[in-house]
Amino acid sequence: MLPQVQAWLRNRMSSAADWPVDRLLAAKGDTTVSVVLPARNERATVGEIVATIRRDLVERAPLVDEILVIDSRSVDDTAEVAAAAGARVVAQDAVLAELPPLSGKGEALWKSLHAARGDVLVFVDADLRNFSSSFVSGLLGPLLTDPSAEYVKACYDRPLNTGGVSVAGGGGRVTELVARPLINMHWPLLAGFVQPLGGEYAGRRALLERVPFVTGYGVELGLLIDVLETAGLDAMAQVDLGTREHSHQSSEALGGMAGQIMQTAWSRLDRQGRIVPLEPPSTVLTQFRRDGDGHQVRIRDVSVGERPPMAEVRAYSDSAA
Ligand SMILES: O=c1ccn([C@@H]2O[C@H](COP(=O)(O)OP(=O)(O)O[C@H]3O[C@H](CO)[C@@H](O)[C@H](O)[C@H]3O)[C@@H](O)[C@H]2O)c(=O)[nH]1
Ligand SMILES: O=C(O)[C@H](O)COP(=O)(O)O
Repeated sequence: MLPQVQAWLRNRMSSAADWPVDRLLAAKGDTTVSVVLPARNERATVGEIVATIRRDLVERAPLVDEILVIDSRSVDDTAEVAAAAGARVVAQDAVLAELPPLSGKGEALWKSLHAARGDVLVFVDADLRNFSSSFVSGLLGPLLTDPSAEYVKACYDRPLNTGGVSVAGGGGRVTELVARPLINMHWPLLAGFVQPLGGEYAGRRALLERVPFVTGYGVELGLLIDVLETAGLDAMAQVDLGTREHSHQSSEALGGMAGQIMQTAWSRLDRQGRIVPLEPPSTVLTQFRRDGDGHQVRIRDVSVGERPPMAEVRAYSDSAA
């Protein structure tokens, strides 16, 4: 590990318990906070997460100004459940509807930048099974108390819960098999992030509007690399939130996620002038699924799109008006 990363871990690592809500309320001042939950078919969990934030961080202590659920083309009643629990719900495709729609989680988050009102945005996945409001207050700690902190990423232990069995440390399979090796190979300054793909992080709008957002599951890796490039490692912090449990995807679906992570890494290496390819990598991922006739080929498109910094869109809309 690079000495700069060791120093960063000493200076920029904290725990949720270091950030009691009273201290944050005293530091908040005029800063407005939006909590954003991207949600696609999360009716089972989104209501409780929204209700917990509302109870602990809106009603008991006015730390959060807005709870925004971006409904990412759910086919269940995620939107209704979230609204009943007290969230403002916005459909992903209704935001900047004049643009051709792109898809996936990164698109939902990019659209949330336009829909949310806060100076600080806290992103929380809507499929968490052991959510606590300290996830939000922990992430807000560095941002509300230290003007030099611009982007805060959570870390946690990640059990793998399948078939009623919980394996400690077994979760985060794409992280361990794909993202961490890639990060260590190409961006060793980011090697101190324990959970680079985790869905819980927070940032200042002023920074988030200056970086592109990769669509799909490339968004977390893209943001880490681009925030590092734009703001530097010392503007980034990490907060330990304890343990995170979520609903796991199949290995096959995670193969698609891994493909998007690699596409994102490739696009950043290309932009940084670090590869001179004869041609871009294929965006087709071939996988196999066994049925009664043997292994059947399943083709997955792992291409990722990219949205420009929101500030550029605002400048364009303002000049068109
Ligand atoms: O098209 C989509 C897909 C997902 N989601 C939501 O995004 C969150 C995370 O998605 P999920 O499919 O549960 O991802 P994970 O398998 O948990 O993937 C991990 O790794 C991804 C890649 O870095 C991150 O985007 C995730 O936040 C992180 O939890 C959930 O609230 C989803 O409902 C959307 O809003 N739109
Ligand atoms: O972050 C990851 O690596 C993916 O979300 C997969 O996580 P899981 O192995 O806990 O399902």
